[in-house]
Amino acid sequence: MSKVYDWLDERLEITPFVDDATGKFIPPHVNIFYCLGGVTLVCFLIQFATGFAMTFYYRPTVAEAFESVNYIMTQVNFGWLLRSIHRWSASMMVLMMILHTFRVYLTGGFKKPRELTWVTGVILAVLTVSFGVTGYSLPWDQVGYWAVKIVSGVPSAIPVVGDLLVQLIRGGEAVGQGTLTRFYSLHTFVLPWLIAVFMTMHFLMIRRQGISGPL
Ligand code: HEM
Ligand code: HEM
Repeated sequence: MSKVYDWLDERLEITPFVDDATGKFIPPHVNIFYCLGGVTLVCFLIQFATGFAMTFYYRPTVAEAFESVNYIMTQVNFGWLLRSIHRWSASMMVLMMILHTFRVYLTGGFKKPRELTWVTGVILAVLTVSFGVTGYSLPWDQVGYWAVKIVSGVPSAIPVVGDLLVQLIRGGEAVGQGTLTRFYSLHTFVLPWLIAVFMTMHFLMIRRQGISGPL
């Protein structure tokens, strides 16, 4: 092994971790469809990087949001590329996640003892869609504005607490600055933390149990 490796191993005993990471046996029934979960993760990482880059220029106010997105598209170096990748990869993440769910379902990957992996998966699906819904409204353009108006009104159909829920989501009676602030905070702070927690749980369980067997 290289000198750097030996140097680190003497001090931090990294060999057990390296063996665990590199010595995993991949059974023959694992085919390309078993990559779809990983591809979903890659899409998320792309979202994380491009989204973070855009936070430098995007302004979450009803007066400036649209203009700031316009600025990203026309003035910022490669801003058009960042935003376009963010949009494409958002759709890809949802698509890959759906295909991943099909793979898991069709190969019976959800059966005992993997029920909890499936449950964390369902939570990941809800979080991913929430990313999409909150992100869609951020440019505060016509489609974004009307989308948030419709989506945030849906819980009013719930008896008793419906109207309260709508107010909570909108940050007031009507859709306005309060709503945009909430959606921005959800999109760039709350949801990234939540998804990181549930992805970690998803991956730790998969690592512990190994991939499900052949059909
Ligand atoms: C952000 C979304 C998600 C990510 C990043 C993700 C990631 C992964 C990865 C990397 C694996 C390893 C095997 C593979 O790639 O096929 C996996 C397995 C698994 N996922 Fe997901 N997943 C996500 C969403 C979901 C959803 C929506 C479900 C189901 C509702 C789900 C249920 C499972 C189950 C049960 C396994 C274990 C399958 C087996 O051992 O065969 N995941 N996931
Ligand atoms: C995790 C870190 C993320 C950060 C920091 C972030 C940040 C941002 C920012 C600043 C915007 C406004 C700029 C714009 O409208 O183009 C935006 C828009 C958007 N985001 Fe994200 N984002 C993240 C993750 C995601 C994920 C995981 C998804 C989808 C699954 C997503 C979907 C969207 C969508 C659909 C838009 C609207 C794109 C548009 O039409 O302009 N984002 N995001």
